[in-house]
Amino acid sequence: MSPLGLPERRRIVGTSLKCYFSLAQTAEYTRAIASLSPTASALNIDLFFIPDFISISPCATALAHSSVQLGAQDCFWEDRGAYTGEVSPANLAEAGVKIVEVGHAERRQIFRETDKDVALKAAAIVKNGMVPLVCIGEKTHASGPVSAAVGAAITECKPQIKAVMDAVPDDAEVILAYEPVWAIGATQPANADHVVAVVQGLRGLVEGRRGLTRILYGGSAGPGTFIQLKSAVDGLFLGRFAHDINNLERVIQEMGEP
Ligand SMILES: O=C(CO)COP(=O)(O)O
Repeated sequence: MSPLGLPERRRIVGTSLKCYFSLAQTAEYTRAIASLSPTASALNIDLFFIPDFISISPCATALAHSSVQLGAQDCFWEDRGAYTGEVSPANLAEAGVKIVEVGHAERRQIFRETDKDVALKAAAIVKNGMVPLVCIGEKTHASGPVSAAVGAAITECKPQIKAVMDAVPDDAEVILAYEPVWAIGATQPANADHVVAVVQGLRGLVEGRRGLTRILYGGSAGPGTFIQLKSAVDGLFLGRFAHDINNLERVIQEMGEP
């Protein structure tokens, strides 16, 4: 808790492997990420790791003696029932998952997930004692003056955030990952001025919540990104550029700097 009685916002960094790695590659990567956990802990940084569903149980075992928080890339909103092919949030919690990602741009785009779906999932995640990592972001980068693009991005993110915040208790911990859709899978992250201004605007939307609300940036992030964004964001959500574990180590070191 901060001196004002608000939950402390520790910096946080993590990566999702999406669907990129084989099981064997994931197992090797898990060992590497576990070896970074003492550094992250010493620097007071939360480190999370989100493998594919099939790897969750072996990863839970491999990470049991580390401080790495295990994540899942999605889940269903019901715990039990006739929902063929879905993944129960209760089972994720039972497997040792602490953070569940919802609403990633790829799920919204390819699998047609709506804000309502994302909100139902976030509520189920909280109910099962885990933290929702909610991905939000605008689809296109509006042309014209910087302030217009910032305003358009905040306007597009607002209902994405509201749907979730209306569905979870006010004191629930939530992580928001601001990931402009146009910056995912790109060669470089979104322009720092844009991200800083948007995240400042998003913070205004969650001001006054009792639950810890951290905001990360994601979208082609890597070494050098946090330094440019640190006045606004609580950390980074990495994709491809964390596949080289040395990059993740560099990011952790950069985040440990004051
Ligand atoms: O979508 C992302 C993280 O969720 C970011 O992926 P990339 O860093 O590969 O663009």
